[in-house]
Amino acid sequence: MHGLLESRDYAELHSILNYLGIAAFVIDVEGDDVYRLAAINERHEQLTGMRHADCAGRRIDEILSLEVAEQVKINYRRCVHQRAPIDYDESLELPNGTSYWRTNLVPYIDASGRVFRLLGTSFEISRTVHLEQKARYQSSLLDAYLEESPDGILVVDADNHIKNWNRRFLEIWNIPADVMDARDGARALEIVRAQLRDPDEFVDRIRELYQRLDQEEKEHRIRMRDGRILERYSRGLRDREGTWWGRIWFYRDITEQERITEKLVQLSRTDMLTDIANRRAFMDTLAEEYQRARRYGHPFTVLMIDLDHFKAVNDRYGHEGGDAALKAFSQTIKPMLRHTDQFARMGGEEFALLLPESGLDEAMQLAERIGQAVAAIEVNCRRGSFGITASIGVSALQPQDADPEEPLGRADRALYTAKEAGRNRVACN
Ligand SMILES: Nc1nc2c(ncn2[C@@H]2O[C@H](COP(=O)(O)OP(=O)(O)OP(=O)(O)O)[C@@H](O)[C@H]2O)c(=O)[nH]1
Repeated sequence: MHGLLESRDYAELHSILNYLGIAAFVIDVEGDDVYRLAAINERHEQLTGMRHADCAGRRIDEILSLEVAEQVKINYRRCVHQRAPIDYDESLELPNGTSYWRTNLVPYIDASGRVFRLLGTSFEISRTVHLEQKARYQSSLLDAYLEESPDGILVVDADNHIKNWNRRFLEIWNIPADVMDARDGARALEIVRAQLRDPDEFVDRIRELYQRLDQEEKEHRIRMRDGRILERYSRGLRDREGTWWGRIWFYRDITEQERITEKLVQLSRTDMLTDIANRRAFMDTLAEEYQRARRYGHPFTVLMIDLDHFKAVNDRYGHEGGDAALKAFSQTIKPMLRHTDQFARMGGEEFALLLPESGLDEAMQLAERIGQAVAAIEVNCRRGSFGITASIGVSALQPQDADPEEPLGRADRALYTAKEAGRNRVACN
């Protein structure tokens, strides 16, 4: 059998090439611009859809589109001029998408030194190219996410070395960019520690998470010395094959959100007119105090206070006069109380007072003083000035009480008794 170099028989070349496991083709060089396809093997036929029988002996320009022919001829010419093997990547538009190839061209040189033939072998690199494209896409996605994220983001590798971070991370933690550029984790942690209310807790927690990449963290609160509150989310980075690559940390400044939430909670528990607690806040505190009193065997008392003849006040001085009376009443009582007492407007002209750690005697004394203080109030409004009085019912927690409603109910009944007895007085039950 002739060697590949010598054979001029396209059929023979075809059968020799078929022994090769990869796509192969032979080009006869007839001039700087004239390249004739001598043979392609079966693998090449399968991959390109071209057929040796149709193409063998024909010029490249006749087989390929003008554009593709010019493209391949650039590489052929390069190989001929260099008189040495060359590699190049090319893409092919096939019915099921673009495929990518790495081709190796080997020149065959005759005795006079002229390149008369090229042997090309190609293997597909579509998978590699697609992976590269995917990696580029994912990296651009990550860059965009890092840059635009409202969260401060830090990524560390499995050895806890700094890998990525974003601008927001530097802003939140006041870390100079050069510290991160130098990947100086120790210095960065020092800067972070100095800003924390509880640096030891912070460091213990991140050490624990560094050791346990499988642990996730959600909504972990971090309090800063300057009053800011951060929320941290963190999780290990694991690929689909199960390899752990490190950990990603998200830091979110929730100071403003917390402030608004706190304000809303406070509003939902405050009576707008008198600016004292409302029924909901009172009932919550009463339930808490009931549990505490039960656990530690401590006493508490409840007072129900109702302004007398309030309908008459409204009728005579209008709603504005009534409101002024409610405000004056609240303002008068508030300074008479301890910090731990809960004073609330239960609705209308009805108020409640919870006195933790107080027995009945103490509560009765306070109730009497409240009654006197109310009777001394002079309410001023546009329609004139007037005085008010209040009736008060008092009750202490009893050992047999099964829930916090019981002393409250008794205080309410005592209030009814005080009203029945002529108002402007205190009764207990
Ligand atoms: N101005 C004003 N009046 C209110 C408010 N809430 C309830 N009231 C009025 O308070 C009055 C309560 O009247 P009643 O429950 O009949 O009791 P009272 O007139 O105080 O009589 P006694 O409690 O029996 O002494 C009603 O006229 C209500 O309209 C409020 O927020 N502002």
